Amino acid sequence: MSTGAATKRRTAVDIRGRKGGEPIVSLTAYSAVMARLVEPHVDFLLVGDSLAMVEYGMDSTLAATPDMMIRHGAAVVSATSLPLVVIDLPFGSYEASPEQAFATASAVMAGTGAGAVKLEGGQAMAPTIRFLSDRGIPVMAHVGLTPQAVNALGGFRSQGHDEAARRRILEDGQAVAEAGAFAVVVEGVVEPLADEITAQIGVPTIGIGASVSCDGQILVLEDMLGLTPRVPRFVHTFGALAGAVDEAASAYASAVKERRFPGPGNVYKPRG
Ligand SMILES: Nc1nc(=O)c2c([nH]1)NC[C@@H]1CN(c3ccc(C(=O)N[C@@H](CCC(=O)O)C(=O)O)cc3)CN21
Ligand SMILES: CC(C)C(=O)C(=O)O
Ligand SMILES: [Mg+2]
Repeated sequence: MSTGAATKRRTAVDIRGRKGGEPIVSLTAYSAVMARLVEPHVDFLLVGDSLAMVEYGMDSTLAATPDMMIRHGAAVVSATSLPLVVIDLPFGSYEASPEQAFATASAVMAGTGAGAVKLEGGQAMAPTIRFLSDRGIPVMAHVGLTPQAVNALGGFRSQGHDEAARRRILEDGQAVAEAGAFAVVVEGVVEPLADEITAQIGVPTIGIGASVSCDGQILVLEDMLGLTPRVPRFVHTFGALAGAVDEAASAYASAVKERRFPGPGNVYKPRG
């Protein structure tokens, strides 16, 4: 146990306490190298199942597995000391029953050292959120555009365009908050609906393609850095790293071809 450290890692309880306060800052992270770079700037890091798309090149999140989440989650936890780390429960690993969810979530928590899990779904997942919360597992919920339901939603489409959908998604937010979720990701919904959920529930909302009134915001790190080739309209790119990577790779290729690399300082001379 650390003593006398100036800071300690944020917890789900800290995030829960930020309702209505200074906006909560969060990003995704899947690797040690990236998590280390961004940790000074965020309250929590999400090891998202979006890694299936961003890191594994798949066209949806559906093929992410608990083993993938545990390996990437352990890397992010070991590389960081400040933010809460939240791990997505992947498609098919929790929906069947509260007991299935507990088995997966407990394996993810034990295998990574993370402080919370996230799962997708509203009213249907409320009993599961209650079951995990009552057994010591902090749960972040995720409503609105839930990517694991891409086939049921007919694509990655913004949600809440008619009154019935707006009412259902508001009830989803209320149900997961009442079931004990410590925060709720609100993704890809019309702005007034995100405003209303934020006003109506007692735990922080974390927006992505939602509203500036949410209690916090999250983006996929590689999208925000300008590394991903195509990004949803709700993304703002705060960096242009794809160009920087291209320039560095091009400079390296030229140096190799022209035998300027390795230089005198990059080779080992015999000592004797
Ligand atoms: N790199 C990445 N960024 C994300 O934000 C993200 C993922 N991957 N994977 C998991 C989900 C999928 N998400 C997505 C993916 C695509 C759109 C998209 O293309 N939306 C269109 C149409 C919106 C509409 O018709 O309502 C857009 O133009 O924004 C949105 C969300 C958000 N999540
Ligand atoms: C976009 C965020 C909220 C997510 O669930 C993910 O990255 O998987
Ligand atoms: Mg996800």
